Amino acid sequence: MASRWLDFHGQPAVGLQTPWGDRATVLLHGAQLVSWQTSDGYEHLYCSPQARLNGQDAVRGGVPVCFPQFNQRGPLMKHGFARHLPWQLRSIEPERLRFTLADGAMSRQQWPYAFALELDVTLNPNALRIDLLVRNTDVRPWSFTSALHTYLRVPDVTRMELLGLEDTAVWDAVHDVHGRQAGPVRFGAEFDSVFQAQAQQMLRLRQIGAAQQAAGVLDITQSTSCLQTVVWNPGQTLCKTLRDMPQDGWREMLCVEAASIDSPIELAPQHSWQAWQAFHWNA
Ligand SMILES: O=P(O)(O)OC[C@H]1O[C@@H](O)[C@H](O)[C@@H](O)[C@@H]1O
Repeated sequence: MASRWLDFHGQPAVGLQTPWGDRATVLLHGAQLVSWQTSDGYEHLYCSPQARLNGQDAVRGGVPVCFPQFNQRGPLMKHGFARHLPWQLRSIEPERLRFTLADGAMSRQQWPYAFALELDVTLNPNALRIDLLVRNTDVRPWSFTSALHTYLRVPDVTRMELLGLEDTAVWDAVHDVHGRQAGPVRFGAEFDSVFQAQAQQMLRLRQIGAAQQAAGVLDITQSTSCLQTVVWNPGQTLCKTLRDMPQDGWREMLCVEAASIDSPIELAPQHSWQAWQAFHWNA
């Protein structure tokens, strides 16, 4: 396994590569994983060609870390500040990069608590895992919501389906309707839904009509600490309003997010919370 410093469109990043040729690239900004390529050369993460890579703004693509607030569910900036801040590279292990973020002047302006985050990116042949550890280093309890907001790259989202969420309770945020998912999830118009995750649930992203065990299928799992899975695609109309995405960028991406957002997680001093999302590519 090799690692090295990289320049990712002007931003400092670290690259990891397995002896088999799988590669991952993580920006220091937000500890944001922006690229995961398997040894077949396939790039699995969508990163917008118009992403604002300036070391300050949120980067449209890869795996933003939403903390300490998901979306606009609270008084803080959308999806929290962790994706706006520079993290530190803490260690390089044979298959893993570890990044950390602690409270500082910028976070305290918005949220007056002490915290420590760790993000691990682990690369194996045809497999990737992202681990997030949230620790309360304050003397007071606090609460948060969080998500690993993964942007997957797809050849054409209208030809993809997401399996494994059948009969799961879901809130369709676009139409504000609660219900249960009937059949595989398919895409076309704006899609923004929060699914209640079930233990041992494995999601499978594949082309419509592909055989269940066919090559080119991505399996997605998440820790049971993530009680929800958010699935988002802006669709054509909303995408046109996103200045950091090309007009037709919505076709090439699908966000499948390991989240814990419906009720804030309460953390007592010195307590921690762990979450992960993992991917396996059936090459
Ligand atoms: O544009 P942002 O801030 O990165 O957010 C993108 C989307 O993130 C998703 O997680 C939300 O469900 C959407 O409602 C939101 O629009």
